[in-house]
Amino acid sequence: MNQAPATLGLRCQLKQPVALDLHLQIRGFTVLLGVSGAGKTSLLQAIAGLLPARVSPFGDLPVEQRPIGYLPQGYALFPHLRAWENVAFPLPRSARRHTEALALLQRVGLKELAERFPSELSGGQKQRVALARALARKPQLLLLDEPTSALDMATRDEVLDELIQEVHAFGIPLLAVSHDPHLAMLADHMAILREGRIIQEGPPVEVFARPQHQATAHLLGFRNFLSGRIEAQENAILRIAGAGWQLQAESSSALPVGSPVQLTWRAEDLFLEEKSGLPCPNRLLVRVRAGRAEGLSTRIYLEGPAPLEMLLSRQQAEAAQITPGSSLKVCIQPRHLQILVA
Ligand SMILES: Nc1ncnc2c1ncn2[C@@H]1O[C@H](COP(=O)(O)OP(=O)(O)OP(=O)(O)O)[C@@H](O)[C@H]1O
Repeated sequence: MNQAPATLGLRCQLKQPVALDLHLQIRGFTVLLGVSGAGKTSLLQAIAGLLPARVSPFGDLPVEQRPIGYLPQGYALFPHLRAWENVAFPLPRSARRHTEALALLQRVGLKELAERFPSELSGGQKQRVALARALARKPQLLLLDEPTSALDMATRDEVLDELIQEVHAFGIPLLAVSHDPHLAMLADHMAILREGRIIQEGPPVEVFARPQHQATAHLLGFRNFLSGRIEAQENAILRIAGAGWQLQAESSSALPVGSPVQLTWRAEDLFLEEKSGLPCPNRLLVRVRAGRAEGLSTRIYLEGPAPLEMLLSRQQAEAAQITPGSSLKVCIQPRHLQILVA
């Protein structure tokens, strides 16, 4: 992408069915992550004008005049209408309707399938028909509800890459809501919705590298959490301790000695001391509770200072002969520890 992404500052206050009060910066392809029930669909419906709410911009316009293209979950295409008829639906009745609908389908690369019914289209193709229909309204904002839910794993990345390229080419800011961190990784900008507010937003590389709250870390796949206190800080290394453990973490921010903090790290960043050959400044003694195959990896559930998880390749897990009840020394590098606001 060469040009700067299209941006829009959004404000929404909603009371029912869920209380929301938020400011959100939409930059190009923006993904809002939240757990199930956080109010993601309600937010999109409020912006689109389908739920009564205080919204800016466009909040003073009736629903049909808002320059917003809304793709609900499942896309809500009319099953009895052909692809071009679905796209033509919002267009004014005129002799040019068919031609305009075909031109919109061409913009999303689907002109050849114009005569098909939705049941004859793949998940990704349905999404593009819905996108073409949304573009027919000449939107200044596109809203997408769970764009990955109707896509299979094999074609998901391809469909999303195309969608993101198209959105950039159209120069229209897009807000997608999801609970899928994979989608957020592809975004220009991301935000986290929790208890009706945005608790963190920024470029995905920053948010993934530095989650600030436990809820954000959990949504992004962090599964290990330990609560402790800062014992000392030397340069960029913090020494943090809890009941029976002490760990070193890298941190550029100065935190007072004695402050409570929470540490988090990914299951894939925990490793077995004796197998790695790596220096191990941070050791934890743990007991194996259970193991579970996860694709080509094995997730090991551990009891240590807190319940912990470690993700090993299947070969590593087999070579280590890890069995429930056995004790292990596991390690974590200081740079992989994230410090959360306790
Ligand atoms: N029509 C409704 N009547 C009553 N409660 C509702 C209605 N729609 C949503 N809710 C409630 O409002 C809250 C937010 O729902 P919403 O669908 O916006 O969440 P979500 O974040 O999109 O969830 P999901 O990821 O599961 O789709 C939930 O607690 C839900 O039960």
